Amino acid sequence: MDLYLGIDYGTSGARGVVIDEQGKIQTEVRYSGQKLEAPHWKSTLWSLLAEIPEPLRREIRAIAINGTSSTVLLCDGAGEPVAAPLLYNDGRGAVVLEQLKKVAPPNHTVLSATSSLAKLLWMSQQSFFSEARYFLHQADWLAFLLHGKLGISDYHNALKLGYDVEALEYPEWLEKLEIPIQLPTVLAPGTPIREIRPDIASQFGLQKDCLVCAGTTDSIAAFIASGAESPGEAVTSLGSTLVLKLLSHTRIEDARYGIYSHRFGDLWLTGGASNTGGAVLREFFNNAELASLSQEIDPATASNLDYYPLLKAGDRFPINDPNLPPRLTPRPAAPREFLHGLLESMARIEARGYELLQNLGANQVTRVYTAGGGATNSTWNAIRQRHLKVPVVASENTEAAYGTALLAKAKASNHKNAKKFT
Ligand SMILES: Nc1ncnc2c1ncn2[C@@H]1O[C@H](COP(=O)(O)OP(=O)(O)O)[C@@H](O)[C@H]1O
Ligand SMILES: O=C(CO)[C@H](O)[C@H](O)COP(=O)(O)O
Repeated sequence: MDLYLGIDYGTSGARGVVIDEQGKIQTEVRYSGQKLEAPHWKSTLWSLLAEIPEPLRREIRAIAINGTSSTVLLCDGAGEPVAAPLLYNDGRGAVVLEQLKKVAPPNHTVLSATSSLAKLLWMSQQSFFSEARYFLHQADWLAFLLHGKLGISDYHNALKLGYDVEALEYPEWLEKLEIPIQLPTVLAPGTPIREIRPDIASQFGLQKDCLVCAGTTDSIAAFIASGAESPGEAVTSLGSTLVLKLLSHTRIEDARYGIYSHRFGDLWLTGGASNTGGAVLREFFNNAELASLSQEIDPATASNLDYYPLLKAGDRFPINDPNLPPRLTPRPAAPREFLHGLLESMARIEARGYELLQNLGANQVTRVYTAGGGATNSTWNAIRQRHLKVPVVASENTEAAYGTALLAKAKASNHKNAKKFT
């Protein structure tokens, strides 16, 4: 039996899903630590592999990994990080935005404090930069641990670095920054890179010719897992953050709102990612409270509380402002009312996001699939449907790791009906 492993590094955890040729899940494994901090990325990868039952491990034909988009790091010639990675929502790049504006085209995706290029430029001005040889995304580095070749990425992860996903090359304007670093060679997501390192294969009982494939981002993996496939279909990821993806014939880029488009087959995955979302809910409620209090809320009645729920100042989409202050007052005494206000406000932000995408020329939204930890919340889904005015449905599979396993299968399998996602 040929099996395919997808690994998802999200904001708060990591999961692995093994599927067969028919896309049927054979096993799921997860890292259930408190928080997935960078020093634990490597050990988490080994734990996930070790947790897959041995007989299944022997049948894995290809592996792909997705990471949080725009989580980046510098490493030396041996692949050792030279400094702590900068996470997707790290806004330190704000100080180099003026410099970037002088070289990047107006309204380009990189013109955001959290873009990968803003982070690279900021890093290039730090003392540790002299030790660095490669710039990689989280997913690139994790895949490197498996295949051993440095300097490889995919065009989903590389979008926010400024890679031209239409021409499939780095644009000339990027060279004007003169950053002395090896930028990754960019492949189509899912492309087999190399066979797994022999020592890793023997340590985990994997096949010697198990392929490690180019990865993708966590939200695109969630889109692939959802079952959405027609223009007008969208996927909202209700994870730690709130991420919108709308499949469209038209490409849309507008850094004013943090809107950008990923290449997706012959179509475009338009969208944006907000810092609001489950991480803010987690700040006030645990999962059990979220589930029980939500049941007490009447989703047909709108809450008048108008929040902009953020953990700290700064959002990326639909308002791209690194200084945007959180708005979490007035706070009612009843936790149920407070939660209602949070869910209602996030639904308003989501609806505003889709409205902007459509106003800027994306296909009209016909249906919204939902992925991520918040997808199980039927109250929230009903509130969202009231705002979105289109059917809000559960994704076929809500695990990003499942989408990444499909990606590995699509390119590595000889299966005649293998889908091409990218
Ligand atoms: N019943 C619920 N209602 C709303 N949100 C929930 C519920 N249960 C969990 N969550 C949220 O889901 C988030 C985790 O989702 P997950 O997809 O695992 O996130 P990540 O983006 O970190 O991978 C948490 O931040 C939590 O607030
Ligand atoms: O907020 C995030 C972290 O979980 C998302 O990964 C992200 O920013 C979405 O980016 P992309 O559209 O490139 O997948």
